[in-house]
Amino acid sequence: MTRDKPLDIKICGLKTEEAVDKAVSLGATHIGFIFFPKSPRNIEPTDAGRLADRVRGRVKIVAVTVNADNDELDEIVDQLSPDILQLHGSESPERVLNVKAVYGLPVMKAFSVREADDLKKIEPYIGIADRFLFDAKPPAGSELPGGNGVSFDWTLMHLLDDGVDYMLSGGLNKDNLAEAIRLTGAPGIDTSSGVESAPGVKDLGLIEAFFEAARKAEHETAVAGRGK
Ligand SMILES: O=C(O)c1ccccc1N[C@@H]1O[C@H](COP(=O)(O)O)[C@@H](O)[C@H]1O
Repeated sequence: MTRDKPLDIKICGLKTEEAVDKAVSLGATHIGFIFFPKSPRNIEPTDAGRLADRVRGRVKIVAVTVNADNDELDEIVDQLSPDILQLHGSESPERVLNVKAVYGLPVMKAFSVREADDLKKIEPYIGIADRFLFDAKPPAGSELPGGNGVSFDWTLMHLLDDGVDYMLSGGLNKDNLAEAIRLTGAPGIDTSSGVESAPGVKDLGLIEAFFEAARKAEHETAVAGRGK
């Protein structure tokens, strides 16, 4: 498999200057802030805006929301000025269109995957969402639609049509990343709990190890592609 673009790497659920600086210095292409009160990664829009200002222009700033209404989005967009809105709830295609029209920002629409049919759910969003994000279904009893540290069967991604742009997420960490990239050839990867020492607590060493694993896997897929 060859890669025509460098791998996009998103580190999500950031709450501290140290973690933002570490992710960006290691070459994150995207950083994400979570606006979901039940999450241990939840952050106030003003705090996210202050953190984003440290690195604005060097990395894409992603606001992660879950079925947010326009009042919520107004505040997030005012305070954070994100580059991308990640809609991680059950937002309909009509709602995605409406959000894009109101805010004039690209939307990355998240889908949870367990089986092949889950991938078909993107069909009504094709040409509407700018990018997709595939995460695992939350475990029973979880209050979080994402950030659960759970993976899905990556071989399912072979069922996706070529040309669908997406980020792979769900339980990615330094130990499983190479296999995930090898099996999917994902154009982008996203992690949140996989670089934490406790829920909501980013670990700078784990962030570093995640990037090391990503660079190694990227190199290996490039070498494998050249051999074909
Ligand atoms: O991280 C959260 O707490 C969260 C809360 C609500 C919606 C999305 C959330 N995170 C997203 O979940 C995926 C996977 O996370 P993980 O690596 O399995 O912990 C990632 O896309 C985050 O953006």
